[in-house]
Amino acid sequence: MIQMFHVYKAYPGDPPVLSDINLHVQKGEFVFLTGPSGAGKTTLMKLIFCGEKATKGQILVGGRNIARIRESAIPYLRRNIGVVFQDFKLLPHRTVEDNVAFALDVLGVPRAVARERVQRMLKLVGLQHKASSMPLKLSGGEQQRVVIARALVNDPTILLADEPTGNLDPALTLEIMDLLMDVNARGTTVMVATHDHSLITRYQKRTLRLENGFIVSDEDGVKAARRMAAG
Ligand SMILES: Nc1ncnc2c1ncn2[C@@H]1O[C@H](COP(=O)(O)OP(=O)(O)OP(=O)(O)O)[C@@H](O)[C@H]1O
Repeated sequence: MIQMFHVYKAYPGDPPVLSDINLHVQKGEFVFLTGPSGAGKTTLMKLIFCGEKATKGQILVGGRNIARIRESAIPYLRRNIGVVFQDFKLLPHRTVEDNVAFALDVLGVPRAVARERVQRMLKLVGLQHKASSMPLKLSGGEQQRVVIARALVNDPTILLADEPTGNLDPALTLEIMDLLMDVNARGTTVMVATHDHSLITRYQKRTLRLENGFIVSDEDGVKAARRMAAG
């Protein structure tokens, strides 16, 4: 589903923030991406949805080589990728329903079809009763569930989530993580960047660790959880 071959990324004028990244994520996998602040986690995920362009190397997403993708083809790639990033905030003056429907409006999906899909997504995240609410009237966990519903409304094959539980208390963190596990169980490939070692210990999923732009370990869930538990 996602393959990287000898990928490098340098922002203009700086040394590489990602170096010789080789990675293969299978369809339907759940992968944690961890590592210290500044290690390159966000950058790696941005490469997957063409939010940034690799400086060198090949990236295949769903079999398609995105290193050479035309600018005009990027929106088509993004239809298959749901994104939960801090940069993509909810629109504060639109209802929950409108926020989730926004991506479908942009694609010109007929209103009745869009309405049905939005309802299905809000039900999936347990917020159908909040459809008419304004985002700022919701709790942090509810807002994050709206963001996830919005990311999933196109039925993407891949979901990328950058610190999706970053600002949440422990109970809401588990609520959001359980939701992401559900999404993965329904067949979506999920990648989650996190600093939170307790999540890796608890959920026991494949874990990639980045340090200074290099993948320094790639472990299955059991091994990764043992390493984290050992500190
Ligand atoms: N748009 C940009 N222009 C220049 N440098 C950038 C840009 N975005 C990120 N960087 C730099 O790239 C490095 C990796 O950043 P990135 O955000 O990918 O790391 P991260 O592992 O996600 O960090 P955090 O856990 O703090 O979010 C950092 O040194 C950062 O300053």
